Amino acid sequence: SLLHRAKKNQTMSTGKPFKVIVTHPEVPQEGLDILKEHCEIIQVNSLPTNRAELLEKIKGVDGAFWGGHEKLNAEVLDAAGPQLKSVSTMSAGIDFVDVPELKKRGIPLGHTPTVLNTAVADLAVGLVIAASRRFQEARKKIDTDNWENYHLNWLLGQDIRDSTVGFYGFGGIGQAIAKRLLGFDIDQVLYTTRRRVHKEIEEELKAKKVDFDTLLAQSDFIVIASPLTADTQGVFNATAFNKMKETAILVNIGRGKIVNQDDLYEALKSNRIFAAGLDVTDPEPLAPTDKLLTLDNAVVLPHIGSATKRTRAEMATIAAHNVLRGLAGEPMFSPAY
Ligand SMILES: O=C(O)C(=O)CO
Repeated sequence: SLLHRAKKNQTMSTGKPFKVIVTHPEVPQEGLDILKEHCEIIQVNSLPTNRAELLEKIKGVDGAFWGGHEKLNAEVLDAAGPQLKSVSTMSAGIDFVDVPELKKRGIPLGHTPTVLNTAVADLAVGLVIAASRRFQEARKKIDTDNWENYHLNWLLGQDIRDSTVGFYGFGGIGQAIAKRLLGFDIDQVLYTTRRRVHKEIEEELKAKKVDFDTLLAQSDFIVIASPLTADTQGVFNATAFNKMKETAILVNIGRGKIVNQDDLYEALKSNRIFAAGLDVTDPEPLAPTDKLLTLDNAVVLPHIGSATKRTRAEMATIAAHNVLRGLAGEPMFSPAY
C-alpha cells in the first residue's frame, strides 16, 4: 500500500517518501494539500512556464502533476529520469502530451475528465445562445451608436426550439450539453463518434448516431465536443461547411485545430453558414488582429470552458489522486489510457 511504501522510502531530508513536481505556480490548494501528505513538492514558479526551470526541477522526481498545457514529451521525460512513475495532467484534453513516449517508458498517465463536464457544457449552451442570437454583432450596434430597433427585422436570429443539434464527439461533455439543450425544447440530437453510446443514454437524450455527412446536412446546430487527435484535426474544413445548412451554427468547445480556421472565416464571411461560437481557437492565444475577430457572426472566447472556481479545485483534487495512485502502483483514478 501507499502508506507501507511511504514508511519504507522515507527520505532523511523531509520525511516524505516521494518527490513530485507541480509544474504550475497556481495549482489550487486542494490539490497541493493531498500531495503534501505523502510527497515533497517541487513547484515550478515561472508563468508562462520557463522551460529551463521545468527541465531543471523535474530531475529525479517520482511523480509529476502537470498543471498547465505545457508540452509533455521525451525532452522532459529524459530530464526527469527513469525513476518517474506517475504523471497526471490537470485537464481533460491531453493533446499536449506525447502519449507514445509515456507508454514506451511504461509510465501511467492520468487526466481529469468528468469533473469539468458541467462547467464546459454550461459555457457551450452560452455559445449556442450567443451565436444564434447574434450577441457579438448586437453589442457592436451599441458601441457604434447604431441602435436601430425601429426595424422589425433588426438582429433576428435562429431559434433553438424544435432544432436538430448535432454533436461531433459525444462523450461526457457532449452528453451534458445535450441534456441542457433538451430543456430548450430541441427536436432531436444527432451524434458522430467512433463508438455508439449506451442505448439508455441514447433514449434519455433523444440521440441517434449518424455518419458525418448526415450530421452536417441535418443539423441546425453543430457542437464540436471531441478531443484533438490525428483523426479529428482539420475535419471541419470548406468541404464540411459546404455540406451544412446556410442557417447552421457551429459551436466549438473542444480544440481549435479540429476546425480549419481559414475555411471557417470564409464560410462565416460569405454567410455560407449563419454563425459560430468558439471557446477554442487556432492558435491560442489568438492575436487581437486575427481576422476572425472582425466578423459580426463569430462569438469568440479565450478558452474559459472549465474556468470556474469549483471546477478548477476539483480538477486539482482528481489530478493529485491520480499522481498518488500512480506512485502507489495502483490504477489511476481517471486513467488517460
Ligand atoms: O481540460 C481541458 O482539456 C481544457 O481544455 C480546459 O482546461
